[in-house]
Amino acid sequence: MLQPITIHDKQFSLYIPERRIQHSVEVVAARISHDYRCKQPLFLAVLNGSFMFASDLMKEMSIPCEISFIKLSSYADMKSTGKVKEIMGLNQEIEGRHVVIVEDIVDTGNTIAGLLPQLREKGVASVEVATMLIKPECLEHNLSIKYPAISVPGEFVVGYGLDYNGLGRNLRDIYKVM
Ligand SMILES: O=P(O)(O)OC[C@H]1O[C@H](OP(=O)(O)OP(=O)(O)O)[C@H](O)[C@@H]1O
Ligand SMILES: Nc1nc2[nH]cnc2c(=O)[nH]1
Repeated sequence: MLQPITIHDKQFSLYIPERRIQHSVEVVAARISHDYRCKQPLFLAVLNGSFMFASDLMKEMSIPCEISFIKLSSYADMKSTGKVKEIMGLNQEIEGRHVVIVEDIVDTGNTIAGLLPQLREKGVASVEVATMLIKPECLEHNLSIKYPAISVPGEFVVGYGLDYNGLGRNLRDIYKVM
């Protein structure tokens, strides 16, 4: 077995290797490229965690598309505070646009459940969600996540943009807590 890695006070084992991540990104990008072929989608990537997925997803898109980055934060340490935050940094006109929210992970769904009504209020033509990871057993909202790349169980994960108290975002693979 591969050696675990240590981040702060916790050990993590390899969970999803880079090549599986890249393959899943290609599959999601192909689906979105097909579904939005006449729509010039606007990706709204939720910082910080989505930066790596957003970058790889954009590189695999085969149709004209735009991207903008927004900031929200609801997590401290390893537990959800459950609070919904307002959108910061949205300097793009989104009325009438076909928006695809880009996330690194949908866990409880609090972030997406808080974001969707705010975007609809701004008059988007449509809004869907693309996420690298989804934890179906942790979802606390009735959400339809159209473009999930990989489903994972409830354990805490790091890597590929996801952090544990600031560290681990640079890892090319995804690791789970031991
Ligand atoms: O479905 P939920 O339970 O709402 O969890 C998902 C959210 O948690 C993480 O963000 P976080 O607030 O940790 O900020 P970060 O992206 O800057 O790490 C992740 O990037 C999602 O936005
Ligand atoms: N790093 C990290 N952030 C999260 N945000 C919501 N769930 C998770 C998780 O499993 N890992």
